[in-house]
Amino acid sequence: MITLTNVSKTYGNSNKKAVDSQTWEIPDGSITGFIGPNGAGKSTTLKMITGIVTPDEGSIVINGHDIVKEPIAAKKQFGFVSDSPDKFLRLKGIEYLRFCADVYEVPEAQRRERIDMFASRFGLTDALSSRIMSYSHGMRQKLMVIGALLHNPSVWILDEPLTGLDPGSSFALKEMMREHAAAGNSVLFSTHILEIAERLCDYVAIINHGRIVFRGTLEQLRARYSGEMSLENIFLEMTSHA
Ligand SMILES: Nc1ncnc2c1ncn2[C@@H]1O[C@H](COP(=O)(O)OP(=O)(O)OP(=O)(O)O)[C@@H](O)[C@H]1O
Repeated sequence: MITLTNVSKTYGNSNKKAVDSQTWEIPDGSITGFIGPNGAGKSTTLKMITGIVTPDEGSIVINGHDIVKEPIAAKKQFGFVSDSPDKFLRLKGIEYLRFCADVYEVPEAQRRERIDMFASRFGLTDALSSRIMSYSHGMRQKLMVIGALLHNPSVWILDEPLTGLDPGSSFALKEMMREHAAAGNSVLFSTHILEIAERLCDYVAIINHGRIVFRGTLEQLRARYSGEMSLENIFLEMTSHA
């Protein structure tokens, strides 16, 4: 469970808040989709939740641990996949995964079992002995997902995780997200693809100009609008106003 209370962030000398007084939560046992226009503040919010960027105001608590006051305890709670998978390019895939397992102190037997399971589900087993620089974007993305989930964190935080994945891998990751939430854990992911949010999420949070303009179920969202409006039209309506 993640709880944000009155969280704000302004970058440098900007006179505009990138994130503005956000108070909302990501509950256990569910998938929350985070959607909003370009520059709305999604990545900044995710970077604050994961301790990469420090909020100017407010607090973020992950499974009872404040990310600013107890960063190590809070960081042990989650796995984070950033929107850029182009990292550690000189390492072989298996070396990167062993590095992640070492950082998170995953015991030898468990790391082997999890690497084998994830690599098999993503069709990445044969590529693990090659250098990451030889991987396609989608292969790098899948490797980053495996590295983030190796320590079996209860909270998954994924910044546009499905971008660049082929249909089989996209299906596998969505299935894993559903399984993880069904086991009582929380999954938060950002996406620009409304159909994915519509099919996959228990809750959606819509952000515009740094503020959460809606957070609830799709049924609650639709109930606000009359007729048979598509999620796309609702989204456009909600984010076309400042
Ligand atoms: N490092 C930074 N320095 C200064 N301004 C930044 C920085 N990162 C983001 N911003 C600004 O903060 C605002 C929110 O950006 P952010 O990247 O959080 O949006 P986003 O919703 O993730 O966008 P996108 O959908 O395009 O990825 C934008 O106005 C952006 O220009």
